Amino acid sequence: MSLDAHKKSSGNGNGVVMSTQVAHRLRLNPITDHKPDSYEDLQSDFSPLLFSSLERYLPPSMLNMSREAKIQFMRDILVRYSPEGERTRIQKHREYRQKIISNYQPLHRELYTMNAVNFFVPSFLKAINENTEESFRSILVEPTPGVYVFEMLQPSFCEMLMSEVENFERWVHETKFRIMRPNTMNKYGAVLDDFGLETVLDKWMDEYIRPMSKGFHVDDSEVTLNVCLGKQFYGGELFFRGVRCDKHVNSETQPEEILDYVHVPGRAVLHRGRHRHGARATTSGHRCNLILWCRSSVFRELKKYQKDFSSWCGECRRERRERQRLSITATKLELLKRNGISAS
Ligand SMILES: O=C(O)CCC(=O)C(=O)O
Ligand SMILES: [Fe+2]
Repeated sequence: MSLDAHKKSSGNGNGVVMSTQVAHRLRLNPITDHKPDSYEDLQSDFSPLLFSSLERYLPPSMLNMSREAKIQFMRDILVRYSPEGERTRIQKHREYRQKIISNYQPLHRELYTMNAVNFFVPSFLKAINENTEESFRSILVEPTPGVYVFEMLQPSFCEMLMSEVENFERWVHETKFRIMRPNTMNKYGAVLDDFGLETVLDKWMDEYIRPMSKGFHVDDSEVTLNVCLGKQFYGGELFFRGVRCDKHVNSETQPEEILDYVHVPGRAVLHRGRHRHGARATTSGHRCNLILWCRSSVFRELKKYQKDFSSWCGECRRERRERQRLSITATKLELLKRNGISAS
């Protein structure tokens, strides 16, 4: 795909519209060894990272222009391609977070910066430091293909995080602040990123979850980490029913795809977003889980161009095997028939 940018001059006094089209085309492929300018200090409705990524696609004639000229050019493109509604939403969300962060007093400041030794259990840290598939295998179980369960959090960390969340909820209630819940089905969840934990949770993702996902080749999809924090409860099991692509999302479950997982505080479950799953009702007590969605925009983009999902969709794989079985049977029959004919 290529993006075009056109600059048009505005109409002149005679009512004649002069159109000077500067049709600079972006490159199809980025110049990977080009070192883009830093846009960190840029006050804009687009992320500075977006500018530095886009710079690699600029036409060669533009690369040596001033930073200001490049910003102007890239902003024109971004404005053209990102819908107004989306930009307003992003701006509103930024203001919402700012309002929380400048008014909410954290209870445990130590949660807001990474302190791996206090957060994670030693076995998990050891596996992360070794960073091999073997070291990850040694700390986890895979109760059904693609679902990984391992001990992750220190009990003291779980306690601290739960009391911080209770503190948010108290603040929300006292100040009558209207907060956004994680999704429309979730009345009791709090979005930790909105309360200032984004930086530390991004670290969790980059330094702890991604290496594991890579080890098990689930990094090309959307991965969920679900860790139970406590407290005491019955019910609330996490159930799994096989990985599916969009087309097969309602197809039958095979017996080996059924898993009902019972949460244990401190223990983590890592699974693909495409793994059909759900949570049963908590029948008594109080259950608190930390859920981290690691989304991959590359995976989402690639999915648009793929037709065959048999590398990960259980039903596509079953259909492919069935086709192979039928074709082998047909070939055998054909051979038998030929032999029969020549023998007669
Ligand atoms: O624990 C829950 O309530 C939701 C779990 C879930 O949807 C997940 O792990 O992806
Ligand atoms: Fe989920």
